[in-house]
Amino acid sequence: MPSLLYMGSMDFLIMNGAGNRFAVFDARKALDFALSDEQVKAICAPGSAAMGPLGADQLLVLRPPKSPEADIFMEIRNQSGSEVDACGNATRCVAWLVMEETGEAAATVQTNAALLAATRTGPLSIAVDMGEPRLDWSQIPLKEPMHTHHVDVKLGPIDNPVLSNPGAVSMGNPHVVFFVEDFETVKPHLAGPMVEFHPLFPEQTNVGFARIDGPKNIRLKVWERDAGLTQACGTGACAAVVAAHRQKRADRDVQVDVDGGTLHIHWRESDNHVILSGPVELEGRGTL
Ligand SMILES: N[C@@H](CCC[C@H](N)C(=O)O)C(=O)O
Repeated sequence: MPSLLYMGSMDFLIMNGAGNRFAVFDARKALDFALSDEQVKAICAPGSAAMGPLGADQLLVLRPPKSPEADIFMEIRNQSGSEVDACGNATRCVAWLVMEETGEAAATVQTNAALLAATRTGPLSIAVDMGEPRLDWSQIPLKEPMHTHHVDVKLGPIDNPVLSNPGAVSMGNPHVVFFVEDFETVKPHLAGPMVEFHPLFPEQTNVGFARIDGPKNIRLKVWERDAGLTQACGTGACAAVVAAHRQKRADRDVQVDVDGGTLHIHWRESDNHVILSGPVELEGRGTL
C-alpha cells in the first residue's frame, strides 16, 4: 500500500479529530526538518495560505520513534508555536495514519509525555488509552500545594458564583474544568483567556467549561492554551470527565458533546486509565 504519510518535507496533511484541526508534517525521512515558532504561527493562522479560512489548532511533526515499543513519535506544536506534551485528538489522528499505512488495527504513538496505545474502533474512529490522570497539585502544575478536587481561581476581587470550584487535572497537559449552567452567562471566549494566564498556573492552562446534562452526558467547550477556543479538545474531554466524576457530577463512562462532534470517555476503574474515543478525518493535503 502506498504511504499516506511521506510526500516530501514541505508537503503536509490536513486532518481533524472531531473538528480539532491539524497540519501534519511527516519528517520521518527528513531528520533535520524543523519549524520556528514564527513559521508554525504563519501556517496555523486562520486564513493562512497553507490551512485556509479555518487555520489549524495544532501543527504536528511526525518523527521516527524514540523507543522500540512505539510506531511513531509525534511532536505537538500549538497555534502559537509552543511545543506541548499531549494532544488527545492529534494522537487519534496520527494513530489512524499509522494504521492506514501498516494495515494493523492498533498503533503506539510516542509523545514527549508518554507512549499511547491506540486501537481502531471503526473505519474512521480511533480510541486511545491516555493513561492515568495526574491529580497532585505539583503535576498539574499549580503554584502552591492544594487539593485539585476543586481549586480556588478568583477572577478579580469579587467571588464569581458561576465560575467557582473548578477541578484541576493533568492529562499530560494542564486543565482546569469549570461546571457551568450555560455558555451565555459564562462566555468561554472571555473567561478562557483570563483563566489561562491566571497566576495559579505557572505553565498556563487549558480551560474547560462543562455543562452536565446527565450522569452520562456532558456538553463541553474548551479554551485551549496557546490556541483559543477549539471545536474539540481530547485531553479536555478526558479532564472534564475526571473532574466531574471526582465531584460526583458524572459517571466514569460519559458521552462528551463538543462543537465539532462527539467524544466518548471511559475512566476505567480497573487500572485508572482514561480512554478517549471519537472520529478522525483526513480533509486533504497541502504544500507550502
Ligand atoms: N487539542 C488538544 C490539546 C492540545 C494542546 C493544548 N492546547 C495544550 O497547550 O496543552 C487535545 O485534543 O487534547
